Amino acid sequence: MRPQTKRLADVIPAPALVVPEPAVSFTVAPDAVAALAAAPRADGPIRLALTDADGLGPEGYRLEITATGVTLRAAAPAGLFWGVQTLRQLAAGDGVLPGGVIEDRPRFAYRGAMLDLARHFFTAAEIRAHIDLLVQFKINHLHLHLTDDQGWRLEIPGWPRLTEVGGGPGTGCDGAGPGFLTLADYAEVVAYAAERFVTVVPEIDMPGHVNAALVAYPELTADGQPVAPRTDAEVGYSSLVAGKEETYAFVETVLKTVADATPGPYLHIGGDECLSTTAEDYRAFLSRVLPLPAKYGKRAIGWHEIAAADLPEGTVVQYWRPQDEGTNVAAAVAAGHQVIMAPADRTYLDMKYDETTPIGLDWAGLVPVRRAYDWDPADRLPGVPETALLGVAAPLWSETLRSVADLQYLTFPRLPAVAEVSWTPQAGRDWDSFAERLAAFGPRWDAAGVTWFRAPEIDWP
Ligand SMILES: CC1=[NH+][C@H]2[C@@H](O1)O[C@H](CO)[C@@H](O)[C@@H]2O
Repeated sequence: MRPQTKRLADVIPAPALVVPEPAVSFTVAPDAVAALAAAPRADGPIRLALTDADGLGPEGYRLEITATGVTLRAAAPAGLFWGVQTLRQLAAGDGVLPGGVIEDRPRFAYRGAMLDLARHFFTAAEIRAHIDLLVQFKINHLHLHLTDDQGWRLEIPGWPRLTEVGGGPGTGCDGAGPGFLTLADYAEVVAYAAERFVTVVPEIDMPGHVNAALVAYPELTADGQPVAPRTDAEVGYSSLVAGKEETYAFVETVLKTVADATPGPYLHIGGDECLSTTAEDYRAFLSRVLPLPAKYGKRAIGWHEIAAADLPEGTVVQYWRPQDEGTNVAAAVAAGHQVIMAPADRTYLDMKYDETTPIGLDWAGLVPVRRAYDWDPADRLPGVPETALLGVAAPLWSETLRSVADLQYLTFPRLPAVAEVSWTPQAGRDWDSFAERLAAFGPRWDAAGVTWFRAPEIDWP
């Protein structure tokens, strides 16, 4: 049964503390809240103010709505921005803001969405539009999977043939444009994200998932012979050569280029599914490469297989594969490393919703909205408690995507579920409440022209 009147608690992700005022509300002009994002004000009916942190932390905020106006306070601009996202949701439709106080702050610092640009390329404009949708749910990291077997999607000066690979009828890019991000495009995306308090996390996947680089530069292969381009969805057949010095000259140039173009603190070096790399070569490669992000001022992130190697201080391990109980991950935690939780059977947005989903994969099982919601990241892996978690991420791999509509269809309404897992304290989470609040977003996505899946477990208007 959907609520008949708008409630202060009708927000996703659910705020940490909500104190409603009975029968008090304040109505704003339809565009008043959206205008705030462009021009925060310290006066007028909706007042934004930076104040000394009173326990809200770097992203928290205090929102007070009375019959005469709105006051939004935060210790930092990011908190004001997240508070404005809450206001936007509360004002949706009729502009009526239910009276009361919200005090809110995130459970985890890293609330991520990943977009695979390698299997299907999305342009800078399409990425920017996606960021606009992600921030409404307080997602603050966008992980861009820039390279893989099928294509290399970021310009690297001095290595021009990298971005000539990919495309074709399979899982390559089939859109207009060059099919990769120039460094100018990348800078534009990074700047747009930063203005919205989103940190871009670039990934150069190595030593596996590198067929596109080997096609472009045969000198990187073991025998120096060319390899054939691949646009199928197989994994695990390619590898950089740990014993060749050309490998490390290439890798360092790439990582320096990406680090210099990235204001955020992270550089993701992949490390997943290196089925064609011996365990010895894998560790030897990582021992040379994992220190490079720090050399260029960044923290390394890698998929959780990297925990088999010696990890430099500050390296973050991203857990993804449900079949691995993550033994090495617990050891990495014991050695002081942090973890990003992205278990495919909960957070992979490329998993089908159900048997009828026309796109997506199902190797980690079907992931309906409730399965993306009903889990606790701190209770997923033995030896990986809350204190070890940097946060949560929702990867979207694009083997089966052909358009922005496909991207949005798999993202909404599951991303809001992962966003609430990332933001809201476990004690404040409840499926029935989430399902009821989520229903209000169907008409909003329709009005915004967003393609979304009408998940049957939600009582949509
Ligand atoms: C970290 C990781 N590596 C694999 C795995 O996730 O599954 C994805 C599809 O779900 C696939 O695209 C990716 O290459």
